[in-house]
Amino acid sequence: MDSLLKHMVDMTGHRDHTMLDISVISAVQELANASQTRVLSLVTIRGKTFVRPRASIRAGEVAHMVENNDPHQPGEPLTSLAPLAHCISHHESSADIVNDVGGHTLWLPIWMGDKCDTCLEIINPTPYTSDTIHVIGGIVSVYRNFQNLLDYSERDSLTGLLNRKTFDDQLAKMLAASTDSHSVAVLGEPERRSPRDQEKQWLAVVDVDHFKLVNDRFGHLYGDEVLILIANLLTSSFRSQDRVFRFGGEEFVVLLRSTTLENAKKIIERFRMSVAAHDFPQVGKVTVSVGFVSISALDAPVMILGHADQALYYAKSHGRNMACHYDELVQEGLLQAVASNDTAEFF
Ligand SMILES: Nc1nc2c(ncn2[C@@H]2O[C@H](COP(=O)(O)OP(=O)(O)OP(=O)(O)O)[C@@H](O)[C@H]2O)c(=O)[nH]1
Repeated sequence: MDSLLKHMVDMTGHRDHTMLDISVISAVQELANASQTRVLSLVTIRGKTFVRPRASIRAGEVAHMVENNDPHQPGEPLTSLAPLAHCISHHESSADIVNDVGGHTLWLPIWMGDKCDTCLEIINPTPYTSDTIHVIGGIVSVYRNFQNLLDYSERDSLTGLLNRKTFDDQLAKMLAASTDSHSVAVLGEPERRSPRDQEKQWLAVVDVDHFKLVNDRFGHLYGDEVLILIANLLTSSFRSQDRVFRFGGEEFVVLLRSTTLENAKKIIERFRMSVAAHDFPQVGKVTVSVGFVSISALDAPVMILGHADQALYYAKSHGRNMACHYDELVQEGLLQAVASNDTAEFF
C-alpha cells in the first residue's frame, strides 16, 4: 500500500502531461509487475484512427517518452488491433488478448466523456489477477481526472485551443527538433535539396481583420462566435501534429511541424481562404491576416515572434486578408531584418 501511495503522490505532483505519462506507466509497471507498459495516443486523421506510443517502460528499465521522428507516419492503424478497435467503438473500459508470444496484453482506454485519445497498454507474461486489475483501475481513474485538470489549465476557455501559458514549452520542443536538423547542416553534410525543399518548423501569427468593427456592429456575443468558428477552421486546416494557440483577443499562433516552405505557404493560404469563404452567422464575411516565419534554434523565442509579428504588420498595412512570409519580405527589401532580440521598436 505504501508503494501505491507513493505513486499517487508522484502522479499528482506533476503539472505537465509528459511527466504525468511517465509517472503513470512507472506506477502501473511496478504495481502490475508487468514486462512492458506504454501510453498510446489515438490520433484521428481524415476519419481514420491511428495508434502511436507516447511513453514506454520495460521491466528493469527507466520510463521514457517515445519520439515520433517521422511526422508523416501517424502510427499503426487502429483497425490492425481488432480487440482494441472493438473496445473503443463500443465505449468499453478494457480489452485484453493473449498475444503472439503467449503474453497477456491489457488495454485501458482513458475516456473523457465520449472521447478517447489516450490508452494504457500493459503486457504481462501471466494473466492479471482481480487484485491487480482493481489497483490499476484506481490508478487509471486518478490519471484520467488529473489529465482532465491539466487540459483545463492549458486550454483557452472560449475556443478550447491551447492557451498562451503552454506556448513556451511547445516552442522549446519545436526548437529542439529544429536543432537536430541544423546540426546535420553544420556538420558539413552536403545539402542535396534546395532551401525551398528543405523541411523546417514554422510559426504563424494569425490576426482577425477589423475585429473591433465586428464587436461594434454586432456585439461581443457575435464577436465571440466568430472567434470560436475561426478556432474550428484553424484546427481543421492544420495537422494533428501542429499546435494551435489562442494568444488572447483575436490573435492566434500556429506551430507547424516539419514541412517545406512550399507546403507551409499552401497550408496557411488554404486556411486564410477557408476563413474568407466562410459565411459567419449574422456577421457575414470575415478575413484574417497572417505573418509567418521558419523556426530556428539559433533565434530566441521573442525574436521568432517578433519576426512573425513584423510580417503580420506588413500584411495588415498592405490590404489585409493576406499571408506574408518574413524571410521573403526581407529578401525583397520590403522589411528590415532585426539583428537584436529587441523587437519592441517596430511596434
Ligand atoms: N468578442 C470578443 N472581442 C474581443 C475579445 N478579445 C479582444 N476583443 C476585441 O478585439 C478587438 C481588437 O481590435 P483591434 O486590436 O483594434 O484590431 P482590429 O479591429 O481587428 O483591426 P486590425 O487588426 O488592424 O485589422 C477589440 O475591440 C477587442 O475588444 C474576445 O474574447 N471576444
